[in-house]
Amino acid sequence: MTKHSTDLKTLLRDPSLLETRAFVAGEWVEAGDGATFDVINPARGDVIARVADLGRADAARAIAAAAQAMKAWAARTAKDRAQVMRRWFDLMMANQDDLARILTAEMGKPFPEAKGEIAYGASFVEWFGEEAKRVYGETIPGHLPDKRLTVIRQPIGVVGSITPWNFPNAMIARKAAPALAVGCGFVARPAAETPLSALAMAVLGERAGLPKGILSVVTSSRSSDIGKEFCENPLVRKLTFTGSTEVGRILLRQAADQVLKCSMELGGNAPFIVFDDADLDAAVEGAMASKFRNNGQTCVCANRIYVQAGVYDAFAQKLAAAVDKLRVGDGLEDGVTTGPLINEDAVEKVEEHIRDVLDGGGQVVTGGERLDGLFFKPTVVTGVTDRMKVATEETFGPLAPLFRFETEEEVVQKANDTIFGLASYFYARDIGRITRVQEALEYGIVGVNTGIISTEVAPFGGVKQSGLGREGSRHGIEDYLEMKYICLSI
Ligand SMILES: NC(=O)C1=CN([C@@H]2O[C@H](COP(=O)(O)OP(=O)(O)OC[C@H]3O[C@@H](n4cnc5c(N)ncnc54)[C@H](OP(=O)(O)O)[C@@H]3O)[C@@H](O)[C@H]2O)C=CC1
Ligand SMILES: O=C(O)[C@H](O)CS(=O)(=O)O
Repeated sequence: MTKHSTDLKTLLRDPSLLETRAFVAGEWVEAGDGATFDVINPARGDVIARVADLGRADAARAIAAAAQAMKAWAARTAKDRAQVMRRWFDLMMANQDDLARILTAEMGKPFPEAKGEIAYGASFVEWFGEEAKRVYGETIPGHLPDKRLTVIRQPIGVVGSITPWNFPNAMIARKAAPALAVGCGFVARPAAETPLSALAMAVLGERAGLPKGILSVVTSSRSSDIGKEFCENPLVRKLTFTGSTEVGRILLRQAADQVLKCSMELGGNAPFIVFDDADLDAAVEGAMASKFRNNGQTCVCANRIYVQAGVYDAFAQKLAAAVDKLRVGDGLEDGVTTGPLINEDAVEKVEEHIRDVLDGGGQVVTGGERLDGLFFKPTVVTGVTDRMKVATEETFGPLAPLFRFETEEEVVQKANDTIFGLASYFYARDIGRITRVQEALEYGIVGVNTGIISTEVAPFGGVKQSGLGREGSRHGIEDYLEMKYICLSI
């Protein structure tokens, strides 16, 4: 891997998008004590920016400003807000390359994949700008002659948002877009690993005409402090989080004291099932897309690959051949398909899962070793059993573990035997089997003969301990609205 420092500003057409100050109450600010934290390029290990390191008082100021700004913003028509959202979408797409370079530099995913994320994030801004114009109410036939009943829906209030490093643009856009479109104030706290994408989004949001104070980006290395402010500040009416189930539990416990409404997009442990009547080449393509997208660092990545006995060896061979074509490297370089992992812990988790498979009698078919820095060779292992860690833990890395199974009943039981329930996938061609399995899988999302399910038009979310609520689609706007029943006596 070429090791040289990342002079990010020289890579940007518009260097003003590389903002390192926080965006609080409509102002670009440093931390009061001048504190900053480093943003590291995981591909090169160099510091690409030093970003303002804010605390709870700054978050409180952002929340107060959002509550104040909401009064006028919510009073504007949905059509008017939609025009601002449309300008924001247009600016994100016009600056797609720069936003993608910033994203690749701070998170590591290859530039083409980062461009895809920018378009994915922007699609939520476009979608919810339009959806806000369709937030309809109801009239209900009165229960008494002198009663006229109506139901209206209003913005829930100030939203606190905590998002992870793996989709530094799209995870914020998927929350900010519905919230802002319906008239809410929004305070974002991005992961400390990847704050630059959020700040660049705020630069463009300001240019698009988002009113002063309605959107803040509170950059901080002290995630738990900001989370506590979101959970304890009475001006916050909604907490939205994407990240691990472990942190989701912490936030839900904290939110309970105020009975704070929460949306939770949490961890997964996606089964990917290949039946013996599957189109094997299509199944390999789907497994590559689902497993190795974002270097395996998504909550919907295939985490357990179950292959029916009759096609197990053929599938393993085809998958290994496809994996060997992946090119690991610096995401800012052309032709790279697979970037670094986000940090040392992530690399050690992949190594731990591989070691555990080998200790249990499994075999490495390809890969299996760490490369330099945070790079890891994409890996396929066989002989994997339910007793191994990878059966119950989210690897969040480029490891494809192949489990062998005999019958449909067996694999559905194994696929559902987890506390998670976010995404699942299977490949088959028999329509009876497809109907039975898609209905039997206990997941919020089922991909049938496809490994990629993510789109702004469909409801994204999990059951069991993978989360609460849905993001995207016409359903995704509901979490940012409150329903009011009006009983008029005439
Ligand atoms: N469902 C999903 O989409 C995702 C799932 N994951 C899962 O989580 C695992 C760990 O990844 P990681 O990024 O560390 O995910 P975390 O859940 O640890 O972090 C997600 C976000 O929450 C913040 N955070 C962490 N602890 C607290 C807290 N006590 N109060 C408030 N905010 C907090 C983090 O900030 P900071 O990083 O600055 O501490 C980050 O912004 C992954 O291996 C994967 O299994 C991770 C990302 C996305
Ligand atoms: O958090 C994630 O991993 C994302 O939600 C996955 S997706 O929406 O980009 O598929």
